[in-house]
Amino acid sequence: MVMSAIWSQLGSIMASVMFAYAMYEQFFPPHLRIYLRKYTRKVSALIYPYIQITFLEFSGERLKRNEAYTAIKTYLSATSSQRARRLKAEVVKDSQSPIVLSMDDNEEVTDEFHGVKLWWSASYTLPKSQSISWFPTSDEKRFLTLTFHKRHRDLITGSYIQHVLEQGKAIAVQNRTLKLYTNNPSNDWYGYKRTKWSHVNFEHPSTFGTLAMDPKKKEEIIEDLDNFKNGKEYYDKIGKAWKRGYLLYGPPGTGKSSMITAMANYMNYDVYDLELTAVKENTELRKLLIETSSKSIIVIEDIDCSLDLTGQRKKKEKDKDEDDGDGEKSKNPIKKSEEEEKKASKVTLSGLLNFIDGIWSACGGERIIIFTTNYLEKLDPALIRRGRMDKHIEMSYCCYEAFKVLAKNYLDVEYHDLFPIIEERLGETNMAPADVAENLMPKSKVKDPESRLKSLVESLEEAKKKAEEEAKKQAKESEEEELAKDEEVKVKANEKSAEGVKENGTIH
Ligand SMILES: Nc1ncnc2c1ncn2[C@@H]1O[C@H](COP(=O)(O)OP(=O)(O)OP(=O)(O)O)[C@@H](O)[C@H]1O
Ligand SMILES: [Mg+2]
Repeated sequence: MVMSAIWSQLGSIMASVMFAYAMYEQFFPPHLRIYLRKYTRKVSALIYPYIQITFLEFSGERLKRNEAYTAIKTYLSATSSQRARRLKAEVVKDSQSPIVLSMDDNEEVTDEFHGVKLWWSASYTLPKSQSISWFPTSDEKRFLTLTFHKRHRDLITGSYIQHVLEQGKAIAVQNRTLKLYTNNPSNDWYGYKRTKWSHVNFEHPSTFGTLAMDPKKKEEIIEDLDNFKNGKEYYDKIGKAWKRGYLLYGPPGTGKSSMITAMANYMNYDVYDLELTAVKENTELRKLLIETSSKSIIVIEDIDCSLDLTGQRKKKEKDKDEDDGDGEKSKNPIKKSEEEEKKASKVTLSGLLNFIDGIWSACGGERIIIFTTNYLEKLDPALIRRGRMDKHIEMSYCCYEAFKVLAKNYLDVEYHDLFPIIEERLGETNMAPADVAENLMPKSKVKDPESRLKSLVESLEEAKKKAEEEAKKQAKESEEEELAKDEEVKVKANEKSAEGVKENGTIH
């Protein structure tokens, strides 16, 4: 009886409230509403001790996505959102996981910071009037609201928000997929769809774990990378731009490109594969550099083939010689091969040096520059001096330690009776890890590990035989050359003595 009376009373109260609200919405003058709202807020602030901060999804004039909103959302997705009852699943571009879960609209989660409890909620508002816009936008205005007690104001506005933003950005970096960029020819830089770099997702499985090389050397490289990653303060202290250059050199198939991908995966950096031959001038090189992001690896593969950098120096010397010989030429700077030069890339050694450690290279920071080459001796010393290419890494032929890594990766074998023979053979001949790996790959006929190891031993023996034959051939050739030279000397000596006899004869 009592219960039904309460319900009926509650019902009539609700009806009156709704009636009052409807009256207010319909008849209360809008300009007075502002005042009413202002005063109700003031009154409620006296009894309601909580502060709210709102983070809008879009801010600014051009509907730019608010970075803080994105960072907070990422932070909440990774931390407290999982505790929400209603979650929203989204496919986020450039993220590693197929879907990202975040809290649904009108849902609230709690977070704690230094023992202080706070609340995050996600909501949206719909605009009352529709407007026509050139920019197609979603009508909903989403925002996140942070609520906390007013006595923690300094802590929250000071350090908590900073903490959330930093964490959110760090998590986003962790979760993103890496990208592999390549430079477009400068003709594509302007007009519709202009871009200097094109990219694809970088999904290469090579890591330091799969890289076959001397473990000590590998450890040293990893340590060097770690020091670089955590070295911002150190670089600031010594007044050096936060970048590091690596020169990878060694014969073909020794893992230089694999090392680059391992580094990118380890550091979680994007890769910019710079094709120097598509760059026409030094200024273009600079523009490309400015457009690279931080936390990236800029790679120039086969630097000795990319440009005739050493040649340009030689050519200059040649020009100088010509100038010395012919005074008129020095007055006339127009050279015969001007047409040819126009077509070719005009990137010079000094342009490249500037690219690596000029003033522009400092902008952005946290960059690694890698050059690879098969022929170290072909490069200009200025290009590879320490400070530009800080660390020179030699990728050499397959040693026993490197073979063990390959055997583990390719065959899942830690030890086999054939290992000592392979160790011996590897010591006797030079075989690139790429060739060793090829022998360990499963083939249609040879499937079990033992046969694959046997095929490797055979290949090693064959390579040894070939090398020996080659050495013999070369020795024979050089012997013949020596003999030919001796013969020439003898003939000349005979000719001279014959001439001497003739001269003596005429005097007599
Ligand atoms: N050290 C290594 N560890 C693991 N795999 C390797 C190694 N070296 C080569 N390989 C294998 O051989 C293939 C070719 O190697 P990679 O392209 O890295 O050689 P490279 O030194 O860059 O050769 P190049 O000088 O011709 O560019 C790789 O795909 C990889 O499978
Ligand atoms: Mg390579």
